Amino acid sequence: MIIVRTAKESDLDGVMSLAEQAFPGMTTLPPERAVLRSKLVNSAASIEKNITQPDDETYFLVMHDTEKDLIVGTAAIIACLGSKDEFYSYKLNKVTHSCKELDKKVTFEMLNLSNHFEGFSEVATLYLDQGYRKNGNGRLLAKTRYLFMAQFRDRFPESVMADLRGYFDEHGNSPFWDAVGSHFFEMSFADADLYGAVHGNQFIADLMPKQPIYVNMLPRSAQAVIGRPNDVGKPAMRMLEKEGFRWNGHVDIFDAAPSVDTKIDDIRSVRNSHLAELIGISEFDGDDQALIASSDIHSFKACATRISVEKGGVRLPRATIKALELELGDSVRYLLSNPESTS
Ligand SMILES: CC(C)(COP(=O)(O)OP(=O)(O)OC[C@H]1O[C@@H](n2cnc3c(N)ncnc32)[C@H](O)[C@@H]1OP(=O)(O)O)[C@@H](O)C(=O)NCCC(=O)NCCSC(=O)CCC(=O)O
Repeated sequence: MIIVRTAKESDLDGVMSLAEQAFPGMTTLPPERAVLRSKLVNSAASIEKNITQPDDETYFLVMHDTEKDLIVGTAAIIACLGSKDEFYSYKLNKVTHSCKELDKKVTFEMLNLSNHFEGFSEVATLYLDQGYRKNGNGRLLAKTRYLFMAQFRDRFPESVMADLRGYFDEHGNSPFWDAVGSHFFEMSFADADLYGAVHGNQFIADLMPKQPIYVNMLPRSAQAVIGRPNDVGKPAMRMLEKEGFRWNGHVDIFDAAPSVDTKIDDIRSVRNSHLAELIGISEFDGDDQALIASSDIHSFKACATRISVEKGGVRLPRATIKALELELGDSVRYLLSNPESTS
């Protein structure tokens, strides 16, 4: 069975081999054991924390093939950006200059360094083993985070963002990095990305130019990738858009990838998910399809399942109940694959 659950420190080997497969370009999943271990430890500690207001918590989820006992995917939620260190983006703005004497008006674009996303949650680290990119696993992995946010709503602020992977060419070069960041950091794109993932982002604050950048002064190859996701990031972008995330002109300062955002309560899977009591076992094949998650943060697990939604609660197949370690009377959060089918 394929389940998604909160990660444990003992998942480190599995997460490390996924990070090695994903490198480069997944900033929040660097192939560095110490960094990954601290992510897993922080996640477990975040779950134990009594939260009055979202702070520097992170929640790290893994996809587990329970039959093969393999970790095959990762996904994370950072509760509140900027609570530990600064979070930088560029905001693409339009500026108009006009000259009466020449009767000329020019409109051009500028990139302004911004801390706009501080105080937002971030969904990140979405990575699925190549061999498991099928059967809706990617959807389960991504959406489990929204079920988690809906279930533990007080742990998150009003808004959420996501950074896509930016464009780089077949040699791993980012035209935006080459035109902008490389002049200030004297590192390759991959090295700077890894350095940030390991040491945090203070070096960006220290070294990045503080003045706005005129887009039309950049080489055309760099202009062309502002707000352009990498081809391998298109499925992730598509899933975010379907949830209601939109691009509002913010881009990643390294590779100019689009940063998209929305309000947590407006996320489609948050809005359409329901809490219900598990009232019994369902034996029928004609039920609806759904994603289902347990409601206790200490044993949080989710999977795809058949479900029978009734007035007093829901019925689930035995295998689902076993996989999520549920008992009759437990609360579960479900998201129907076709919400129109709810009565
Ligand atoms: C992102 C995932 C996990 C998605 O898994 P799958 O590839 O199996 O997903 P999928 O079901 O095949 O596709 C998801 C949706 O994208 C559509 N889709 C697929 N390929 C597409 C393409 N080339 N262009 C446009 N849309 C495309 C599918 O039709 C489907 O939409 P329909 O449902 O409409 O049919 C995987 O691709 C992956 O691990 N990619 C490499 C790592 C990566 O780029 N991760 C994102 C980093 S950015 C990040 O982590 C922040 C974002 C985030 O956390 O959410």
